[in-house]
Amino acid sequence: MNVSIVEKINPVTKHIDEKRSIVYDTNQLNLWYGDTHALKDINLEIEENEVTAIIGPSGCGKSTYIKTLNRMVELVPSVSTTGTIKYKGKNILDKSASVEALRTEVGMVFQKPNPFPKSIYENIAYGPKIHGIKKKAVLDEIVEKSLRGAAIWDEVKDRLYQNAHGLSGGQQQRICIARCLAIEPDVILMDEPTSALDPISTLKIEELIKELKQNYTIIIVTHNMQQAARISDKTVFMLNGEVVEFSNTDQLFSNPSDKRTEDYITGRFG
Ligand SMILES: Nc1ncnc2c1ncn2[C@@H]1O[C@H](COP(=O)(O)OP(=O)(O)OP(=O)(O)O)[C@@H](O)[C@H]1O
Repeated sequence: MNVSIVEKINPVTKHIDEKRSIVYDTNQLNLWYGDTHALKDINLEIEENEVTAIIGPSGCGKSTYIKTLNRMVELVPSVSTTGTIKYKGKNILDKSASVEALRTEVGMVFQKPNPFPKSIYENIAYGPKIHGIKKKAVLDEIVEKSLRGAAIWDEVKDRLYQNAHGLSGGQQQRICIARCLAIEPDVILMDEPTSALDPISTLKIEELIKELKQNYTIIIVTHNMQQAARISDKTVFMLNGEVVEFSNTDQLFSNPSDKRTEDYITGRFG
């Protein structure tokens, strides 16, 4: 058994130095979809074991930015970029960088829960199996730890071999988070993970995010400013493809330094 997953999913808090390390360092990032200039001169440092929320009005580039962090954005054929995004010191936009290696460290959870049409067990065991883990006992352990880590074990432990599509939307989203944990990522990207969920499921995911940040770096796009204020340490406010403000969440919401941030958070536009 690879012990790291046990360490990560059990709440054994890492010893964090006063100065956290930078996980993602984005420098002068520009991105175009054909002629559409979607990201403009983005400079951001994302620190480990923090929740960083990205907010801003529709079309400002939030999803585009988060999808550059695991290079999913490249699935759009017309995309071109300039600048760099260093993940743990290496530029992931460099053509020689391995997408596969990146995605073993960076998991993603999407807006709409998207479990595979397979059993709950198979959903979680799928990633580890692809990475060569075959022993049933090891897979069993990973499945349990991952489901516990995603705060859904008690709800599904007696129905592990039933189809995941039979679960509620909120449960399916936690299965997707468990599936992410099973590949032992360091970073979890979340693109509006609660926007399709009811308030109680939303609260459960928010509580989970607060727990997970002890062991993972989390970057979350959200339309919900209250959510950003509740769960994040840092907040990025984007507008028209630019980062207008990036600061501690408390500060951004209580004392924004840019008039445009103030206008947005007080509901004057967006
Ligand atoms: N696949 C694509 N092809 C062309 N243009 C795109 C594509 N995806 C996004 N865009 C454009 O890039 C800009 C940023 O879009 P993006 O989806 O990143 O914004 P967003 O802030 O996530 O919006 P929303 O909150 O509505 O999801 C928009 O002008 C959008 O129209």
